[in-house]
Amino acid sequence: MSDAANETKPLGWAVIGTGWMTRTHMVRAINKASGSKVVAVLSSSQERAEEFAKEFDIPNAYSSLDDLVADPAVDVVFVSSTNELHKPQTLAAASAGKHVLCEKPLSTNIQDGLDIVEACRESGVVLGTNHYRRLKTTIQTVRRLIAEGAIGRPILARATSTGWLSEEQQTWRLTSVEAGGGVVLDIGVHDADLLRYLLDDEVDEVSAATGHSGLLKGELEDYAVTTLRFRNGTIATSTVSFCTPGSIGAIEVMGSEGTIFARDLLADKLGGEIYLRRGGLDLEKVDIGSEEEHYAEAVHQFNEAVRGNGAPAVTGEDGVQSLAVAIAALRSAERGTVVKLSEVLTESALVAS
Ligand SMILES: NC(=O)C1=CN([C@@H]2O[C@H](COP(=O)(O)OP(=O)(O)OC[C@H]3O[C@@H](n4cnc5c(N)ncnc54)[C@H](OP(=O)(O)O)[C@@H]3O)[C@@H](O)[C@H]2O)C=CC1
Ligand SMILES: O=C1CO[C@H](CO)[C@@H](O)[C@@H]1O
Repeated sequence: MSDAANETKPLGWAVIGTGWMTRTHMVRAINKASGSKVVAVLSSSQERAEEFAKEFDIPNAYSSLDDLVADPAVDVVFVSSTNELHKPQTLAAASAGKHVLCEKPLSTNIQDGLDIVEACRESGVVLGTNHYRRLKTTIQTVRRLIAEGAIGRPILARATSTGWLSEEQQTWRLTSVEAGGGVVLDIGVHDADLLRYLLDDEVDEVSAATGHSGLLKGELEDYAVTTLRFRNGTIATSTVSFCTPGSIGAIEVMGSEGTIFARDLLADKLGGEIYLRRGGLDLEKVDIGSEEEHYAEAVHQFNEAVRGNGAPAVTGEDGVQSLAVAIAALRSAERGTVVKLSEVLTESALVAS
């Protein structure tokens, strides 16, 4: 493990990828969070790495993964490449003793996800998955209300994560199975993680239907509905799309004593509204208070975990579990049957043994 874990100097972070996520959110979040600074960037092109480094004032620019992970200034690697690269890049970082915050989906299949978790455990480095929604103040408010019993026992839940994929993002997400494209692995995996977090429960079985609208530039599924049966009996749905502009992202959890409805809080920006209705009472608007910036908060909690204080907000194991739900959904849609999560997880364990 890098020495910086026990020191008070800022942790040096490297970012892998010069695309939308690093550019729009994460370089700023890493520099904003207490105790960290971006010190290196990796691109598949040295020229692009250098341009990015210049634009964001990053000291070291690389196009060789080996050189990046050998850089002594790097304590943590943020893996934000296309999804099929998450595993080789995480394994290289872990074997060099660097901690890893990896983008979602953790990988494109369960075995790779399990290999990532195992490699980080063996190397003694911290691993996190960047499912940012858990860090949103609004989502934490909904979870707290459920945990406090505001709606009694959750019976039904729904997450609606729909919208229009921007022109610049209409690339591998719509065309590449190898890169983990398709709306289920891209967005359905966020809903899986969100519902697991809100309900504090694990998924038992999944059924799903997927569709291809023909409205966007690609062949992969761009809308889907998944039904998730949780172990304690709650039945939830996840409705996702890339192809429905103007959609209203929402969460609804209906319990034995009331309902929580929340809207416009699932996007990567701040904001949203939460309502609560108990029994026959009026709809009550819940005060959210001041919101934390979720990406910086994810980095802050990861820094704390590296320094030995707690675990990252979303662990590697969470990444595998949420990925398993998305993979079960794709399998269900393909076969037209209900898929048990244990089937998806056990097959991988059998392959590994
Ligand atoms: N948690 C969240 O809120 C979000 C998560 N994501 C996730 O982030 C990841 C990246 O998505 P996004 O930024 O939108 O995608 P982009 O298509 O914008 O970027 C993909 C990146 O992969 C990089 N890349 C490809 N090959 C290599 C390589 N050999 N070595 C290093 N980098 C490489 C590219 O960098 P270059 O061309 O410079 O090599 C490019 O920057 C995905 O896993 C996605 O699911 C995305 C958006 C939001
Ligand atoms: O949360 C997110 C915002 O949208 C992106 C494009 O669909 C996703 O990849 C990402 O995970």
